[in-house]
Amino acid sequence: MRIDIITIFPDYFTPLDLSLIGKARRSGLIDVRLHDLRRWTYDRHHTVDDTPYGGGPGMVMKPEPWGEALDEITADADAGTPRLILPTPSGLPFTQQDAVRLAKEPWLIFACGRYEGIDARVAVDAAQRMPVEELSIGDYVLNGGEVATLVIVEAISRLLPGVLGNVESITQDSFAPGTMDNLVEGPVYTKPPVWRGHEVPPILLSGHHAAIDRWRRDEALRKTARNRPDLIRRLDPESLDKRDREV
Ligand SMILES: COc1cccc(COC(=O)c2cn[nH]c2)c1
Repeated sequence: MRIDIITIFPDYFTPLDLSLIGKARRSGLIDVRLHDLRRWTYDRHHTVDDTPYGGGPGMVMKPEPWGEALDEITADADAGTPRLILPTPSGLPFTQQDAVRLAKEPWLIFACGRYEGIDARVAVDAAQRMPVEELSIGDYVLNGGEVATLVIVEAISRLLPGVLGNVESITQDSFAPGTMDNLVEGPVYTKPPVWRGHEVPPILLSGHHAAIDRWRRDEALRKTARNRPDLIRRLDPESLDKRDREV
């Protein structure tokens, strides 16, 4: 997968050189390219923002640099058609299902907005040449799209074959399509069996794998009901067996 990131703060993305994603980049699994938006400005101050039409506080990112940046980056026609992702508080909620969907894409471009946002015409103009998605990672406001892009890139990259050593852990993730649809994971434990007087639930040391799977599902249902009643309502009753309903 190719990932292009356009930002006025390229240094925000040094974390992508670390750990599993850094390893995936070095092994060629992911091709991440960083672009400083100011490369497409020509005035002395490399201006990327201006006052909002209609008045109001703050500044808006000018369309011209974005247009030229996207033209140049997408001119690389042999890489197929990219999908433009715009992290923004006003976007569609980004979910694990989106991470699974986007992990199948050959080429993603992330536009990191700052200030009050990017001139709306940038997304309209880009949509004439490629799919454009505005995505929100949560109902709060950051100073820019860089942190949200790191979140989305990590959620996607860890699903790519070969990035995570243990593929099995993906299927047991919270929200993982299939068994964990609309469920969050229950508690996890490791050695020692007793720690500061706290025992690991004995079932987990029993070796009865069917009973252990049942216990884990019960705990996932309990934790989801406690922390995410909104998800419980979304659970497809068909996906709940008789035992589930007793939890
Ligand atoms: C593109 O326009 C803007 C405007 C303001 C802030 C941002 C940065 O994104 C977020 O704050 C965010 C993303 N998901 N949840 C919060 C982008």
